[in-house]
Amino acid sequence: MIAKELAPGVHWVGAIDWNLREYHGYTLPGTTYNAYLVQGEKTALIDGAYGGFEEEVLGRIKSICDPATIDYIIVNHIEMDHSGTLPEFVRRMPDVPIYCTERAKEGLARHYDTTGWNIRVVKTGDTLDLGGKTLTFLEAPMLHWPDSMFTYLAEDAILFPNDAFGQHVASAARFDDELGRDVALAHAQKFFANLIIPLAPKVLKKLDEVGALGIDIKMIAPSHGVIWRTYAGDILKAYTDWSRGVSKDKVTIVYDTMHGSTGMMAKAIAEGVMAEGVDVRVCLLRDGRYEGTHRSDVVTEVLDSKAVLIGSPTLQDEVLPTVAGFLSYLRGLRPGRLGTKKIGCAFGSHGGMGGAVAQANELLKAAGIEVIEGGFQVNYRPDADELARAYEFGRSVARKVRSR
Ligand SMILES: Cc1cc2nc3c(=O)[nH]c(=O)nc-3n(C[C@H](O)[C@H](O)[C@H](O)COP(=O)(O)O)c2cc1C
Repeated sequence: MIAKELAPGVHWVGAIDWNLREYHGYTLPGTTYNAYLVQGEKTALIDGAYGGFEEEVLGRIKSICDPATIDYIIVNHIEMDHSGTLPEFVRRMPDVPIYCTERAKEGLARHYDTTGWNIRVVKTGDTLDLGGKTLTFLEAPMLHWPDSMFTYLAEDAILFPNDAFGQHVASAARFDDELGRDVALAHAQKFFANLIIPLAPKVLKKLDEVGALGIDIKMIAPSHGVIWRTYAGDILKAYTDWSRGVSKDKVTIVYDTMHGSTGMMAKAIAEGVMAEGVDVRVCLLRDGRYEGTHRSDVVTEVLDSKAVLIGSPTLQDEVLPTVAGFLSYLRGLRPGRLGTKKIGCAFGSHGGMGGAVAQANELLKAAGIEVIEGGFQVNYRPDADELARAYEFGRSVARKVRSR
């Protein structure tokens, strides 16, 4: 087990979960649980890993120092993928002071038997002097849980923001430049789309707050994925842009179909969008096992797009369950909170009274999408005229996208 140096006296001592493919409904190519060891005259361990990874984290620590010599543990966030190792660490380092927010203290007690744990509550601005290394705490409630906080190491200008700026990716790369800028940003974008969208206004406020502190940030060391050392400025800008709703001239078409008619419409609409020189992504919602069909990938495309079109045939007076499930997920993410509203509209085929298109439009509105039309629907299979109308519909959406 090896640790990885970020700066003299600062090491990554986390765990790599190569096999994780699904986490709270998010598909991923594995992930890392990043823990960091900061050594001044005293030693602090920042965060931990999921339960089961104790030996891996301790093994990496042992490559630097005896874990028994750790003087402090910092808990930036209590979620079990970071705190799961804590009970074992406390067992091995009894009485070690644990620094966290008040809400974290309460939350830890709801997860573990914290009787006898030496928990010290900190607030924004509190510092911990390690002797040559100074940690400053910054509460970050709801980024992304009530207990969350950031820790800043002044001497090396490293921010440890826990989940913020993280990415779910398992690799040998520990740093952004090793993984590659664009790959790292793409993983961060999926993480943002699936976890951070509803927090966008808070992200902007927190970024302003951090900016107002006038602190230098050379490195951002999140709790998942690679450490931003070369592209720290890029991920800060990306978070600002994504929160503001800055997106591409792009339309994401999300649909499912029983007999192919709604699929024919999706294809014709996509052709219309492309004819206007606007980018388009067509996502067939299925069981999510195939690349690009899982809702966690599809919402990433939505984040990246100015418009989202939802296609569903009517099934028993309702939107298809796959599409309804997607729209429920999208509503929870509240894209309406992004600084710029996305536009959208539903389309689909039906055999009788229909209903799915009107329902999908309502669900889009509930998700905070600005619905631009009453919807586009056909009876059974679209004929040549209807496909031509679908094409024109695509062109009109693309023109709206270009004008925004
Ligand atoms: C089990 C089943 C239930 C259906 N229920 C409705 C319905 O309630 N209302 C309606 O207008 N059409 C209903 N339809 C008809 C479909 O919406 C129609 O066949 C449509 O063209 C299918 O589009 P698709 O090819 O995109 O799947 C139903 C079809 C099936 C197979």
